[in-house]
Amino acid sequence: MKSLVIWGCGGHGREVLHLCEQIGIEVMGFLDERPEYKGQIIDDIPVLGDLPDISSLQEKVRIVCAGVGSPRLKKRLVEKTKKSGFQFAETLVHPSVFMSKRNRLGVGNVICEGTILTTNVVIENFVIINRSVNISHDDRIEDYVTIAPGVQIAGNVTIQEGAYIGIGSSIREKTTIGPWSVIGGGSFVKEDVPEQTLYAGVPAKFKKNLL
Ligand SMILES: CC(=O)SCCNC(=O)CCNC(=O)[C@H](O)C(C)(C)COP(=O)(O)OP(=O)(O)OC[C@H]1O[C@@H](n2cnc3c(N)ncnc32)[C@H](O)[C@@H]1OP(=O)(O)O
Repeated sequence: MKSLVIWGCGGHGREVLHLCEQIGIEVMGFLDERPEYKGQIIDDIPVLGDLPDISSLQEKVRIVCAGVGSPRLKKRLVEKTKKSGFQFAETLVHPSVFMSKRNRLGVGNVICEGTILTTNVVIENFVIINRSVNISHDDRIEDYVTIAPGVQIAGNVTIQEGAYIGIGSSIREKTTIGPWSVIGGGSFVKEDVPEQTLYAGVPAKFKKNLL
């Protein structure tokens, strides 16, 4: 596999670096749009700057866009990376992840330590599944979704594009979380969540529109 460059030198980007170290993939550096970070060494690797700063590396590296947790920022970075002609990294899976051969994974996902995906699960593209998440049979996780640590998802759940599932939440079977919605940490979702809304609490209730 080619060397990787990770978008974002914040906490999640550094956790993705740690994941790469554990699976033995070389990381050449971080990308970050904030100019004040360019040239810094963070967790032993350089912040290389923005995409134009690494144009000479286009044939040598692949880019990890799921180094930032925000689904909207992730989508913007994916579009920018695609436009620049760089190639995306394959999905990165920690060796401790338990997964059936009947699951389907797209490109550019990051799946962290201790996560379980049982059977007939579909993970589309540029999804982050953080540590110790349980994903059950027939779940579908669409593009750009971010799932925080410790989330429990029952069977036949669909999480639509760009949704963010907060830390330690649980999602009841046969429910759908609408596109670009947010579930507050520690919630129990027992009914469908419409698009671009914040639901939170036990049981999770409508809190506000995110339009
Ligand atoms: C390795 C890592 O660190 S990964 C990162 C893990 N972190 C997370 O998963 C973060 C989860 N974040 C949350 O739960 C946050 O509270 C958010 C994102 C939902 C807050 O979003 P905001 O837009 O700031 O919401 P805001 O604070 O305005 O709250 C709106 C309402 O929802 C309520 N609310 C917000 N979060 C929660 C929650 N988790 N549970 C219950 N109610 C909540 C607020 O009390 C408020 O209620 P009110 O209108 O009755 O007063």
